[in-house]
Amino acid sequence: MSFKVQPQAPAVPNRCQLFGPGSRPAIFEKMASSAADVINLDLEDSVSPSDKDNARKNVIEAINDIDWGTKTLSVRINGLDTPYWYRDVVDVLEKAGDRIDRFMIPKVGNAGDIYAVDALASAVEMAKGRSKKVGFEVIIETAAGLAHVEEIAAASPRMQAMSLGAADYAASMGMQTTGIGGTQENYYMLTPDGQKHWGDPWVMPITAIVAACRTHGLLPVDGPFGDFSDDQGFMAQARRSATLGMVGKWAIHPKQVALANEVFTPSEAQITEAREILAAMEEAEKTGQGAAVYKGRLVDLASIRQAEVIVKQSEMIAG
Ligand SMILES: C[C@@H](C(=O)SCCNC(=O)CCNC(=O)[C@H](O)C(C)(C)COP(=O)(O)OP(=O)(O)OC[C@H]1O[C@@H](n2cnc3c(N)ncnc32)[C@H](O)[C@@H]1OP(=O)(O)O)[C@H](O)C(=O)O
Ligand SMILES: [Mg+2]
Repeated sequence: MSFKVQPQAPAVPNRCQLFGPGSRPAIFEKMASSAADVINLDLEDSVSPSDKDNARKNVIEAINDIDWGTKTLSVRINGLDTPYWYRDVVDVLEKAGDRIDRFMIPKVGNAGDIYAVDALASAVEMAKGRSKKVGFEVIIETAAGLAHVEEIAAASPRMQAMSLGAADYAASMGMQTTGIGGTQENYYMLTPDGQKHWGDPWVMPITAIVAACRTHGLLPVDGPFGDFSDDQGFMAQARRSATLGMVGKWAIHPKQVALANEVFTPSEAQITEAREILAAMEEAEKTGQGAAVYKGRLVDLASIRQAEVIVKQSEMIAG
């Protein structure tokens, strides 16, 4: 174990991030009354180039006028390879009130990208006398983003969360698919008796994101699952992400919110088991033992840390 203590991620619920295009203000109130922990008002890829200015105005109005309750409110700005992003940062920070919590920066490739947005945001905040500094969340969705994932996670104290963007990631990596996340029909091995055994092509970027986030105290989040008529597919993808350490998942349609909340909220059974393990270990420690048997299996000091993850998650979600 390194002597450097692993930092804690921000203690805010982040089980589901609900997206909506900035060009579709009719759904903003519905987003605000949803059960999502995080709202992402989008200025990027769900908004056509001819609608960018209008969408920006809608989003600023929505930040100022809508009651977002206790939700984390985030605006996805345009990528740094476009002519739109600086105007997104400047206009939102000049014209929107303090209710905004985060900018989501898409297609980040290296720490320099974060530095650029940080410098611009800092200048506008200073000029406008804004005391609340906007946080950053980023999307890892390019080959460069994955290659530099750790320096990106460490790039600024504003950094709070990091998501996998499966569609742009697949495009950037040259993957042979048009699906957004989930099972890919050509990614399989054959079992000895000739049956198809599907693998998970997302496990590597998810694990890299989780490791970078856990090292630097950020929230790792799974991105979109495009086929919103496939609840089982969404749940399977979300469960794999949760098992690998992610804390939440995007919803690109309101029906996905409840599914994400279900997967990323520890169940009563999981919480009970975690508390029982902690109790078993407390008893073992009283007799000077570092290991014990719980339901016929080994539990030891590492089991305490595993159980604490579940208990802390449930306590944080319960508020
Ligand atoms: C892939 C990359 C990404 O960028 S993903 C993120 C960007 N995409 C989006 O933001 C899309 C968000 N979703 C939508 O725009 C819509 O949900 C839709 C187009 C997918 C479907 O909309 P539609 O109205 O046709 O859907 P209905 O089933 O009819 O709606 C039912 C009901 O819900 C309301 N509604 C719809 N969408 C939302 C929403 N996002 N939030 C809240 N409410 C919503 C709708 O108005 C209907 O309401 P009702 O009429 O019943 O009152 C990524 O970067 C990568 O690279 O991977
Ligand atoms: Mg994308």
